Amino acid sequence: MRRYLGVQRVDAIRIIGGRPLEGSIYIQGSKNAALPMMAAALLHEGTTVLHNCPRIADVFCMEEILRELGADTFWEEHSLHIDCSRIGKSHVDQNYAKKMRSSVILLGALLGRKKEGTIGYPGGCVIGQRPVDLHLRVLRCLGAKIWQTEEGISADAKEMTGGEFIFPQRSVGATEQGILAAVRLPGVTKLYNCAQEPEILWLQKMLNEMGADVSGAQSGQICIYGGNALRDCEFWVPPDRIVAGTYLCASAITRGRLTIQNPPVGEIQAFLEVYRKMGGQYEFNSGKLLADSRRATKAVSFVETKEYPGFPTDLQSPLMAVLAVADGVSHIRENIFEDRFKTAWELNKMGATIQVSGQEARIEGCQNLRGATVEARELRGGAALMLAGLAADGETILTGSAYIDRGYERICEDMISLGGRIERYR
Ligand SMILES: CC(=O)N[C@H]1[C@@H](OP(=O)(O)OP(=O)(O)OC[C@H]2O[C@@H](n3ccc(=O)[nH]c3=O)[C@H](O)[C@@H]2O)O[C@H](CO)[C@@H](O)[C@@H]1O
Ligand SMILES: C=C(OP(=O)(O)O)C(=O)O
Repeated sequence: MRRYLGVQRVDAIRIIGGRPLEGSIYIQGSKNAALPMMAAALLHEGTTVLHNCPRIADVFCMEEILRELGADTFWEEHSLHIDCSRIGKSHVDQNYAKKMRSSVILLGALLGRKKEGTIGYPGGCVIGQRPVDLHLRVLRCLGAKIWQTEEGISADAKEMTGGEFIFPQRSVGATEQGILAAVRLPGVTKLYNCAQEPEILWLQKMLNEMGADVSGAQSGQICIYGGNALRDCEFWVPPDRIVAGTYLCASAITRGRLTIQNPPVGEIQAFLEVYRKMGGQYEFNSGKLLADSRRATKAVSFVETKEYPGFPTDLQSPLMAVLAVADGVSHIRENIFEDRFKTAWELNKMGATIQVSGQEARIEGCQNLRGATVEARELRGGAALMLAGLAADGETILTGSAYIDRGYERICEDMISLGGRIERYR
């Protein structure tokens, strides 16, 4: 085993490529839906149960933070029980906060629950600058007093009453921040130009199940009548639309056939449009998605990432891997994050021809990728490299697999069940 690890790190994956992936698969619960739901649990002095919760590193990290704050948690299979009856602390240490981006939305929940909060600066995948200015602006607009230090952000909610805020730019996290902060305030809050990603709607649904009064998530204009009594609730985390897209890319890059048993219907339309342009064929039948990628060989002249319902930035790297073996030249424009093309350099080590210029990548499709030693430097880029390895001739050693574990619960096992040849080294 060690002989494959000429590279120093042990979180590596060995992939032998070249087989079409064929078969049927269930999609795990959504990371980006589960994390704000876990933050929402903090608002309630009681128990929240999240069924179908993904058992991934980011969820475990959020669970650990909640436990640090005083929550009791336990798992029954994929059901995560969170009892926030006894939240003692209102301080999230920098060492926890820096492990992931979503930690920052706990500030709004802490303000709702404890009327104060201190939190280290969030970390997570380095795909751009990712400032928190919009998070702080919406909280200030609702009346929070905020201080920033080198270690983090402190906020006081004593004068918070709710209010109106127009986001100058759409942000998923800052929209969640505003909602979470407003739910327990005595007044009415109106948020305009909100993100319209499905995860916002799922958060709204869950909060309303808990007794809150939140509306408008689908319109981008969200209204929260704050101060309702909250109650225990059980909620199902929806299937992960990004994992579904990643698995469809796996079938496309290997020209396989995939059935998704529980597709996030309606949430992957933008991806499916591009998939069809590549020559992929699909149909929905009895709630399942049947995708045939045997002819998904065409280049796509131009794809750009956009806020929902546009093409999601989180699928940009997996798509790039697929287009690296398409017939012809494709272009991708990344509009959401300034530094999300790192994977291109690693794909080029595998024989791809990708040129990056600013926010655009030009991808000249090649006949075959070849196995190589490559490094994942962030979550979706890591998944894209795994897909490239599954299509490549020969052996790929992918290091940095811990990034992939942030968001994919069983990607290796799933790929193996579809016929992929993958081994993990720990
Ligand atoms: C846990 C989670 O749900 N993560 C998702 C969330 O991240 P996240 O919530 O961090 O993404 P945002 O929607 O906030 O970011 C969009 C853009 O706004 C910028 N920005 C954001 C906040 C802020 O205060 N100031 C600011 O300038 C960001 O740098 C980025 O350029 O949405 C992204 C965009 O769909 C996805 O890629 C992430 O997977
Ligand atoms: C960028 C992502 O996540 P996060 O916002 O948690 O870093 C992602 O899921 O692709």
